[in-house]
Amino acid sequence: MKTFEELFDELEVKARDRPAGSGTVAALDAGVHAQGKKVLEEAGEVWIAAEYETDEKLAEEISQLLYRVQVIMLGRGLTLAEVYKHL
Ligand SMILES: N=c1c2ncn([C@@H]3O[C@H](COP(=O)(O)OP(=O)(O)OP(=O)(O)O)[C@@H](O)[C@H]3O)c2ncn1[C@@H]1O[C@H](COP(=O)(O)O)[C@@H](O)[C@H]1O
Repeated sequence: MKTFEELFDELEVKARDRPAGSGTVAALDAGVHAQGKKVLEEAGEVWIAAEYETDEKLAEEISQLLYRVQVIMLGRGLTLAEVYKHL
């Protein structure tokens, strides 16, 4: 298990070091349009899971949405602090 902050730290390292086979590197290289589509796709899956699926499935979909939001942040170079100041 990892926290939101731990995942972000891990993805920052992936973005910097660009290891072969990283889905995150591929997602970053795909650009903001593709990244945005993934956010919308996962948000829709969260909505459907909340209406019709189990708590476990909903939690899984939310984790994927959090990941996709982090990819958008990394692509723009946003830090967690820049987001947290709005919370
Ligand atoms: N948390 C995630 C995570 N959540 C979702 N995903 C990606 O999103 C996919 C699921 O989304 P979809 O439902 O769109 O599935 P899909 O359409 O079949 O997948 P794709 O064709 O888009 O890859 C997964 O197969 C992963 O590719 C994630 N990929 C990576 N992580 C974490 O990110 C870290 C770095 O991963 P890599 O960059 O791949 O090393 C690791 O710790 C992973 O746990």
